[in-house]
Amino acid sequence: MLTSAQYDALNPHHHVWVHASAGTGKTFILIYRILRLLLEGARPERIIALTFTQHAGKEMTLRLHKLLEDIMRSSDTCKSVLTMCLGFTPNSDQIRNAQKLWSQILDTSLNIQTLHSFCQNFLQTFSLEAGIRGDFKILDESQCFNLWSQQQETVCSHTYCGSPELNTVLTRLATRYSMHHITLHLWSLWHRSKEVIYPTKHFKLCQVSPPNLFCPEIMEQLKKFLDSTQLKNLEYAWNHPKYQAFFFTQKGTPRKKLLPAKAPESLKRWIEQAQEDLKHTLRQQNYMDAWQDTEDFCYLFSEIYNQYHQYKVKLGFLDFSDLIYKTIKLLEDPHHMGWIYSQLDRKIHHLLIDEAQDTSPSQWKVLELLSEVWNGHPHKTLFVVGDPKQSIYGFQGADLEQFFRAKEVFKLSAEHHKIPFHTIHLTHSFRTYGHILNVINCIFQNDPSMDFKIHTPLPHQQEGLVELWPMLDSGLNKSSGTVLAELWVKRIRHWISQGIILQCTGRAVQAEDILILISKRCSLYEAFSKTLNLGGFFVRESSTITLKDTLLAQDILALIQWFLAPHDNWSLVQVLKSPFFRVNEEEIFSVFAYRSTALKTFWDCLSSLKKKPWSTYVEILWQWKKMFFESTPFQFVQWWVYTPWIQERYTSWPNAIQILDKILASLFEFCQEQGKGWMEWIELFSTDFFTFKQKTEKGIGLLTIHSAKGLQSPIVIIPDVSMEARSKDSFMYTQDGPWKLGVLQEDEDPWYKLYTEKQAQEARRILYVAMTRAQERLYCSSLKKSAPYLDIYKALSTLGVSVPWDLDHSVCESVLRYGA
Ligand SMILES: Nc1ncnc2c1ncn2[C@@H]1O[C@H](COP(=O)(O)OP(=O)(O)OP(=O)(O)O)[C@@H](O)[C@H]1O
Repeated sequence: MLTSAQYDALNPHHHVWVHASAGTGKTFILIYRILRLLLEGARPERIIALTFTQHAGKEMTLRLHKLLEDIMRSSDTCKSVLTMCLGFTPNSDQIRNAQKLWSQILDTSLNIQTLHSFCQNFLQTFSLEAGIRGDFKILDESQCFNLWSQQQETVCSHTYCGSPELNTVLTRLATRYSMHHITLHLWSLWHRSKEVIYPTKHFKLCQVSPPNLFCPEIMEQLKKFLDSTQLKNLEYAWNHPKYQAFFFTQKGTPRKKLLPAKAPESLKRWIEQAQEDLKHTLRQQNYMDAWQDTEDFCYLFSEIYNQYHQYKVKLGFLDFSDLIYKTIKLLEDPHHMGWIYSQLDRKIHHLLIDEAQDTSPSQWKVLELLSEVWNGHPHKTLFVVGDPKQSIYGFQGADLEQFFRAKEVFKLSAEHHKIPFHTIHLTHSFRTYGHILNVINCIFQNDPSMDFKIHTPLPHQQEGLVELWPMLDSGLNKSSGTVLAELWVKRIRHWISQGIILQCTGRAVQAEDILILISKRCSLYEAFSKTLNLGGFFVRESSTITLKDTLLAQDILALIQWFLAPHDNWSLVQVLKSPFFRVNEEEIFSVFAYRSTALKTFWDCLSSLKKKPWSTYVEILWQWKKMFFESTPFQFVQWWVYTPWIQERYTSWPNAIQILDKILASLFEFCQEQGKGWMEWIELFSTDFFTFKQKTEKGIGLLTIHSAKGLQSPIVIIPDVSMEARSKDSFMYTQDGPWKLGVLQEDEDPWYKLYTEKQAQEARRILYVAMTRAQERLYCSSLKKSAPYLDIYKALSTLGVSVPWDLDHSVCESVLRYGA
């Protein structure tokens, strides 16, 4: 059954903008909207659905295929699905037509994709108009980073012919930052290069007045007084760089009681005045530093960016932001607009946008330009679904203000063309049980930044449970993260051993029902990963692995290095010790024992052995070596992977299939390019260039909150509710351009205030996303008495009861529990 709001959202003749709270069926409704459009006669290839990630796109395609397949297979299912989304009982023709949809979408592919993939296809179609190579390749983020690092190294090297100003900038930055930090800050600018700053533009920040130096008379008085009182530990007071530490606390607040009570009143007043002056001076100084650092970073950034850009163009690469930026340029190009829009007009009839709250300003720009295709056309529709409360990708440029602004733009345009535009709020959660929703309502309903509507559970849904643990004793000698992880593992074991029944699944708790959510990869995350593993639990993690760090890849690299340099004894030893041959140290030494002056290398020694298994190993290695020199890199690895010797052995490696796939894919790409061989591949391979996502399906879920977006689980544990926004930014972005963070931290600065407020609001939304993943049971604890902890505490003190902590009798405090 659909709720009435869900039903309205399916109307295929209206533009619809859906604000959907978590678990209210965003994805569900998007799939049914596509079905409704297809039932209405829309051609599948003219429906474009844009998802936030490729994974979400694949998931949605699978779900839609499944729905259409179910409809095709059973007339009863078809009838009930159609009755639900049409709002009336379908006739036999309608049922027959609906059952044909399955074969129709098999013939013509559906366009469910990310905005980046859409732009990629668009630029490939109009490559001539865009002035780019039609066979351009895409650089993913890790590839961009590697390319960027190479160019940074070039620009910062002595041999680079830069301007004298570049040398001054580099010297200045090098005295203030380590190379590692310079890289991080430049990389942070790179992320925003197309959103906020345009690399060739050099920002001028407002001029600040030079700092007032500290009043010398006061220092003289102070020195005299300190001499007379012999307070030697305060001697550094007149040492200029220590002003700050002497007069201010680490947090920057003026220190109280700087002088003993017996100090003369006049000196006390001087001190107060000095603090006041110094505060002002430091503020000015901070502005100057921030200004200088920002200028320097922007200067260096543009220099590296130019190199990076030229390299990309030369090799025919585009990065993700190029896809967006070039699409905008082309859609705005007056020479080609007419032709391009006439083509798009035929191709796009219905546009659906998922997770719209995480769209960045430049992505909105693409969508707004595309919406020209609809203007004034009564049969074309726009469907946007998003939840402002779940906007947690600020670090990728997502901007919530743009979500509301874009809505107004689309609405005005629809009204102008007299096309109905409906805003729909979905608040009925199909996922989360009532008690959890009550706590969520309590915590967020009065937050003006949340655009919050009260969440309601399904009418006959169970109540569920929310539990908040007491704060841990801070005097523990183990790390508090480890202690917390051990307590949670104990608790999980208790649930599983007691066979606690879950209402939403109707069976006893299993490891797969549990999801542990941590705000970012930090020591707490590692503590949970380790403790769960030690406790014998499989852990479902989503982690990115760098290829060169895996043992299998290292062993393959050793093999290739030995082929290329047969005198390299150590590579051969590594190959023999690897799971390809499993030779142990003693056996290796026994081979070396055969060494004579005639046998120079380890390979010579090995080849001289006539006994098994050595003779077999030599034969195999000969065969591999022969093939290595007779084929291209890709052909060799493809052949080698399927040799029976390797097939029998590699399955025992963790992630073997993904690693070999990745190596093959990279070699395939490599072999496409003229003049590239093993040496170039090894060079690239030795960097962090190749990464892959580890996939595991069994066990307890341990995820960062960002990677759990869109997921749900019967039991959710949030071990540390004190959230932080996941900011990669080293700069805050103002109307005038970027400002270096870290130097400028004045609460009075309006931009800084705005920045910190935005960070705090995003942290609230991250908490919301985490809490709304739970279906039936939500468990929270915290490592510090943060504002979110107090919010949950307050909500549960009102709604729940305090019960003794049954887990560890050494802890006297009690647990707050709401629900049975
Ligand atoms: N009308 C409905 N009838 C039955 N089940 C529904 C209905 N609408 C949604 N659901 C179910 O509710 C659950 C949550 O739906 P969905 O994942 O689409 O929510 P969502 O709004 O996308 O969540 P999130 O905001 O967390 O991404 C799913 O199991 C979905 O199948």
